[in-house]
Amino acid sequence: MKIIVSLGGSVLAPRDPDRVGAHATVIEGLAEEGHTVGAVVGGGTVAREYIHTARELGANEIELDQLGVDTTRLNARLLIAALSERAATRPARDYETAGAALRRGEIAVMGGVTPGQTTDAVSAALAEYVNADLLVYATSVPGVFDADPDENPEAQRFERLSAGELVDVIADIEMTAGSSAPVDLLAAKIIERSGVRTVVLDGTDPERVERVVNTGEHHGTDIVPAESDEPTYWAMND
Ligand SMILES: Nc1ncnc2c1ncn2[C@@H]1O[C@H](COP(=O)(O)OP(=O)(O)OP(=O)(O)O)[C@@H](O)[C@H]1O
Ligand SMILES: O=c1ccn([C@@H]2O[C@H](COP(=O)(O)O)[C@@H](O)[C@H]2O)c(=O)[nH]1
Repeated sequence: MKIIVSLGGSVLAPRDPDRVGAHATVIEGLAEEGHTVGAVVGGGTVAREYIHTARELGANEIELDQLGVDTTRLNARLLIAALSERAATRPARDYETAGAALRRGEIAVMGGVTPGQTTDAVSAALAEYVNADLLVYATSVPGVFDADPDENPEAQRFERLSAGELVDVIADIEMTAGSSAPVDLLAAKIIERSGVRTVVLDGTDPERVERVVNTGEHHGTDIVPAESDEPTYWAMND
């Protein structure tokens, strides 16, 4: 199977070598089992700290996004440091380079690419570019909710959502540099057009990523193609 894993920066936890190592072990294990694996790493708290400071200093949103991109690439280098020689030696800066690495049987690693988006969109675009079978968003919350679960304890998780419905759920989330969303708007639109099978889950425990790849089981949110006749319904929090 061809898999793209989107690892949120807060999930990678760059200040915790054990956590970075655990994510690398899972990604490498999947590659050893014969899967083709690409990883896209987010900026997390470190990116937000830089963005916050630079905003105070008067930087504009594009400059802030560039800071974010640089931080995601630093985090991507951390993941590469924890991976074996099977991984490409540096974060790919474009989809062709990442795709070529995957064709050579390497684990491709990316961070951000360009201002105005997040690594969620990079992950969706890479998944579309390489015709991935599965796109996993390993994020800091257990899926997509009907409201921000960090703000609203009554928020309910969607067990299944069409890509179009996902666009509606996240449409009102601000898109300033460093903003938080389970999946960003551009990513949702790319998922909608590509129809790639997508799962959003709590990736703080890397074994959840392994489980969804190997068994299909997860407690997150399935993003299904718009034309699916699968029922879409609400699920209570586990
Ligand atoms: N409807 C929603 N459903 C789920 N999470 C939401 C929703 N709206 C806002 N959020 C916020 O999105 C956050 C998850 O995205 P966030 O970008 O912070 O983390 P990430 O995916 O781990 O990436 P990174 O840490 O690299 O930015 C949650 O902490 C939550 O507060
Ligand atoms: O392609 C990209 C990727 C990221 N950014 C900026 O970096 C931050 C942090 O990235 P996350 O994926 O949210 O962790 C993001 O908010 C953007 O400001 C970008 O501009 N382009």
